[in-house]
Amino acid sequence: MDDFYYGEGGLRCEGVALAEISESIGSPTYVYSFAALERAYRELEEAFSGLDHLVCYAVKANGNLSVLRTLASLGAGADIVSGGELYRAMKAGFDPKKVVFAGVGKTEAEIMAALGERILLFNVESASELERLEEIAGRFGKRARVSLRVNPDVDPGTHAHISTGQGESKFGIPIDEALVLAEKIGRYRCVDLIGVHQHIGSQITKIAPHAEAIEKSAGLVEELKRRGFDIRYFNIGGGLGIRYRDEEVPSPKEYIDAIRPSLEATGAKILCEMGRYIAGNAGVLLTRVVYRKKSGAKSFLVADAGMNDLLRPSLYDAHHEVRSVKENGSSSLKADLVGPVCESGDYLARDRELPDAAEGDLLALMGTGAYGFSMASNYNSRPRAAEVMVKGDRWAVIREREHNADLIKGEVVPAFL
Ligand SMILES: Cc1ncc(COP(=O)(O)O)c(C=O)c1O
Ligand SMILES: N[C@@H](CCCC[NH3+])C(=O)O
Repeated sequence: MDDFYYGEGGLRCEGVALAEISESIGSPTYVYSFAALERAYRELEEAFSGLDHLVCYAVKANGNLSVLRTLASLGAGADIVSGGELYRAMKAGFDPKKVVFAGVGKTEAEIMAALGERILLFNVESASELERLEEIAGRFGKRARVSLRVNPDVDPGTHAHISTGQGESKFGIPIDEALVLAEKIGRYRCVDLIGVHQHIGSQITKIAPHAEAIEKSAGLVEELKRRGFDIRYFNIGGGLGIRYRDEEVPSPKEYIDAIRPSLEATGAKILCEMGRYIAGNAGVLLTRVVYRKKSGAKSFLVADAGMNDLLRPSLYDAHHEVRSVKENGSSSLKADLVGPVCESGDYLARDRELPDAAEGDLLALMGTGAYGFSMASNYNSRPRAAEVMVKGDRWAVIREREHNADLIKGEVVPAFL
């Protein structure tokens, strides 16, 4: 995380001391680095050089409008999974011709909105969805461009909750069934089959599962072409892992070089939809220690951020490095960093050597730019954190901290109560 480093005033993001941000707007606060977003995107772009390609950004990783605007301005496409993400992507200025829409449960309203924007591709996940698409497109006099999302049945070697390409997964269509479905599409009037899509999971730290899946799916592209389908796009999904702790992760170049022959053999334009790789190490969560607590032999640092702000540790037992904002290499304390939420699973770091922070000290949870704020909730009626973007020595609030009034927005107490 080159854009977060110790210098004047403690831990900094680019040209700004994180303490300055927190002193001004409080905590918990997510802080994102423009330079880190740009660097990760450009690394992906360069890895694909020589191939006809489009790097799409998976909006689900971090959908803040300013993050999206940054990527849209760099030329990225967008991978969306809901009408809400389509709305965000359009507001942020993505070119609809660079938008791909995945997800097993697209509703009629979502399909209509995406057809209305003339997005590039629907990544279709079932025979029923295809039928629905044909019917809706027909009703509104539109044509739908379609990729079949296949399930290559490969173990990605990642956490079970974020594996999507194995035999029993709800995602995608088995490759043999995709061939049968393709023949059926040939008879549809409003649907054009022009792509194959796959995505086998997230935080994948080895090349081998990607390579195995891509070889299988590329085989389908070639078979469909042999059968006369005009397959112009091969979407290899996202999933490239990042270093949270000490994982050895392939660089985008190593990854693409390893699969380049399979990609080239398809003759198709290559799409990818990376979320974590682009946003993960571009963000930190600032949180203040509210209390120190000892319970028997165990020590706790109680923070003002909890599982509602950052769910990954509770949900996946995910590891995020905890740094003192004040100083590098301060003395350490074996403790749990926990939040104020009334759940015993509410922790940000468990049984770890943590900075020996005093009450009032600021900590940074590293690598929280992806699936951090985007998975936050109001559980325990906790207003969601503020978000900040840093660019050079400038910074701005890109999402205001929620207030108590936001918690009850839209709630109505009917007259009969
Ligand atoms: C269909 C699809 N595409 C892209 C992504 C982005 O994945 P990642 O953030 O691991 O790159 C996901 C999430 O796993 C996904 O479900
Ligand atoms: N939310 C997950 C990633 C899921 C990706 C969505 N398909 C995480 O935080 O790691």
